Amino acid sequence: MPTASPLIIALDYASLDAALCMADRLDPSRCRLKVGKELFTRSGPEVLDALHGRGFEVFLDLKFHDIPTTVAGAVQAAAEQGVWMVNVHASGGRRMMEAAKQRLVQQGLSTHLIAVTILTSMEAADLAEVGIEASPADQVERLAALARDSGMDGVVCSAQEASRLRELCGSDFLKVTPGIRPSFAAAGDQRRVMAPADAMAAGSTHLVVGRPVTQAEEPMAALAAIESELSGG
Ligand SMILES: O=C(O)c1cc(=O)[nH]c(=O)n1[C@@H]1O[C@H](COP(=O)(O)O)[C@@H](O)[C@H]1O
Repeated sequence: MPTASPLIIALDYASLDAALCMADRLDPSRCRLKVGKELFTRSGPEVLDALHGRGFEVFLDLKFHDIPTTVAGAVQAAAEQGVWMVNVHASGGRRMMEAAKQRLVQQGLSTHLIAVTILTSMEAADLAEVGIEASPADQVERLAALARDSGMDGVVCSAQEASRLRELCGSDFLKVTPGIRPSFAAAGDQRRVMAPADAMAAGSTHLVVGRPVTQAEEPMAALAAIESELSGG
């Protein structure tokens, strides 16, 4: 039975053992899990089987960004392994996103396909350095509209941009927001952050939370504290 929780816990670990150790302390009825570049590069698809076997739905966060055919193949490979969600970079452009979506449709695969807009670790000065003069908010809007028009099911964005994107793209368009910091956690390297309840009120559909849960002494207690913040407790 898939969870109704909006919480996606980021398993940012350097080994399969460490990741599974954390997964075994979490409950698949209360969160989904995200597997990112470091863990997947070390463990390969074995981690997906291990997490699926434990009853978790998995967001495979490899942020594909390449020529259209290559990305379409990578997205198909991810979806065939049964992941719940996979992502690409919206800055890869319309043809890349359309090719990825088309491949899933052709193959009858129902994995959610979303696009990263502007990373939550980036602010205006970082964009300027790579030649983008727009503000992060404007650039996120531009990329979200492009992602929607290219057939994406949603975007990864900061919760600070979620309400504007709800107006622009509607509430069914997924808004997966990292940079979530519950009242008990430090911002760390994140720049565009928001508290869980504020992020949901702003229009996030899913919240990606890493270190506030995975580095807590009691991860399930941290998750329960976030659930309580979400329910207004
Ligand atoms: O795609 C992502 O998940 C992502 C996009 C983004 O813009 N910012 C961002 O932090 N993330 C991921 O979200 C997670 C955030 O982890 P914490 O900062 O520890 O909560 C990490 O796994 C990041 O890779």
